[in-house]
Amino acid sequence: MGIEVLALSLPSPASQWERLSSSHQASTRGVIEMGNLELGSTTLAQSKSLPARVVRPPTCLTQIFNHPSGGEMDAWVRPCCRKKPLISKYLRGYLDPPSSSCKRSFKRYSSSSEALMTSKSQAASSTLIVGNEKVGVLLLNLGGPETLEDVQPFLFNLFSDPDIIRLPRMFWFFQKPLAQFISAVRAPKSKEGYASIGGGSPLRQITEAQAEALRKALCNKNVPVKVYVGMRYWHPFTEEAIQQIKQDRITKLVVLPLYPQFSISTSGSSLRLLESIFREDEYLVNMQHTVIPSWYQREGYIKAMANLIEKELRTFDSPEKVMIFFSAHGVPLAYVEEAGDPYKAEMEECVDLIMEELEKRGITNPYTLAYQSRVGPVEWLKPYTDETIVELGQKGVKSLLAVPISFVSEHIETLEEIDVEYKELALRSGIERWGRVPALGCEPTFISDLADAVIESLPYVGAMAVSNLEARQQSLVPLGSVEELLAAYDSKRGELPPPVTVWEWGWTKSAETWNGRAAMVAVLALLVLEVTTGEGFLHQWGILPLFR
Ligand SMILES: C=CC1=C(C)c2cc3[nH]c(cc4nc(cc5[nH]c(cc1n2)c(C)c5CCC(=O)O)C(CCC(=O)O)=C4C)c(C)c3C=C
Ligand SMILES: [Fe+2]
Repeated sequence: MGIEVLALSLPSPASQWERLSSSHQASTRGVIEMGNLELGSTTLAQSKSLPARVVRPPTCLTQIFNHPSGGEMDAWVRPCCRKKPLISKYLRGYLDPPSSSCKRSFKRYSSSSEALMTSKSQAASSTLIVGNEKVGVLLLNLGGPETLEDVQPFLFNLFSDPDIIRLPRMFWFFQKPLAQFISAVRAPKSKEGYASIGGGSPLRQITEAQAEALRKALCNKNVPVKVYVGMRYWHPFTEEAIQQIKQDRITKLVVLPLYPQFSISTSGSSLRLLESIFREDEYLVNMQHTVIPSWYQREGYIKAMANLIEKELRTFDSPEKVMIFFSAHGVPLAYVEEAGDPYKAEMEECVDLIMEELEKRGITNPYTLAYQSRVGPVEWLKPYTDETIVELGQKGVKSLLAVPISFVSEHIETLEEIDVEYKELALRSGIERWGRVPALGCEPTFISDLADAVIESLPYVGAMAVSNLEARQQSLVPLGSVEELLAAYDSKRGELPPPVTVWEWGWTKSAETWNGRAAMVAVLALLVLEVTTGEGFLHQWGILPLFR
């Protein structure tokens, strides 16, 4: 019942999320910057000369770092680089070539007062970033409860997020009590799920392994960085990662949400949090950074997904007859229709790109995309995974290969929902052969591609000062700060039409919305009554003490 509040008002900001999503230049092929805007005319010129759809990687990126305190260096960069670092000819005469390991290259120049970063493409446009730089990569992810005791507080954090439950302004004060209520009601069911996958989420372990693999891949590409993990709803929290970033005196940061497709509810929420942390901290305000908002269209990622699908198809007796079933995490429909969330468009394009890649390999199986994991009674993106599985069974599909598409790590929604619930449903619905593609995890092609994405974004770090809005829109990358984007997002909220403008009788969307609102008011009233009188269902069920 508590979850009905999800039916309440959702964000209605279109413009900046549309700007992030509607064109390829926006969210998918570029980077955005948060916080300070500075410098940048050279970068703009450079980006304008590039094709509209692809961020061309710097072909030869050389970094020579100076670490202010030599002692920290060992913890910072472990010796992993196999290849000899490439040194740009433009730097010869200024510095000696670095040594063959990341570690040694740091040490060698630790006496120098400057660090240099350049690339052929930058050099071609006479861009040379000079400074005493320490580069960090911040991986953002959702986080998950590590034990069953963590489940309810994890859910509380999740439902406290205004990008997950958007309350009307007048009810903002109620966000946390409501989150407490919903998390308490949902916790038993969630705990069952986590218990069935070993008593907790593997998300932290996998994300940390991905971070280490990425660090190594970057090191092998002669880009020594430190990689941090910042989770939105559980440890290691984004705030903890930021603390570490400050302690390490990182000067340039690449922010990489581990969601291939952008959604307000995932990457958007994490960026909003990051923006608020940045805004309040003098060190962070001055730290140059870049965000890679989504990367579902990257060749390496698409190829890695196609590899996994191709491999799994081969396990079927008649691979060509298998229905490829892409299952993405859903979001409430209103996110897309009213708030301008690019998630659905990016998801559809991503599926098309993977199928195109498979087609190139002679694989032309039938395929479909559906959305899973809906929460609460509001309408989510359709078609729903469960309903689609039943329909496919009814239509006579006998072999089905499930492909989790919005996740890059195994977690409760792949291990429990897909592997157990949907598999059972499929078998009950007449599907005889079931297969599932694993999540990418630390798959080398994928990690290498993420490393390339980071390298490609480096020339944009702190070098995107373009105040002219028109110039920004024409640019290859969605230039601008998240601060600005979020401000636009909030300012638009009041102007957009409310979700329901006309009262309609009958079992309509309008009625559902108003029912949801009425239920919310009723829940509010009951809660206020319970809190003030100390009597009621929640006390009887032992839920209310959790509020304190
Ligand atoms: C692209 C990925 C995700 C989107 C979009 C997303 C939106 C979204 N999620 C909820 C509610 C819940 N999500 C939960 C777990 C969860 N969600 C994602 C990813 C996306 N969520 C992941 C990776 C996980 C699993 C983390 C783990 O522990 O392994 C949960 C908790 C689990 C459960 O109780 O089912 C909830 C609740 C909403 C409401 C939403 C969009 C508004
Ligand atoms: Fe979720």
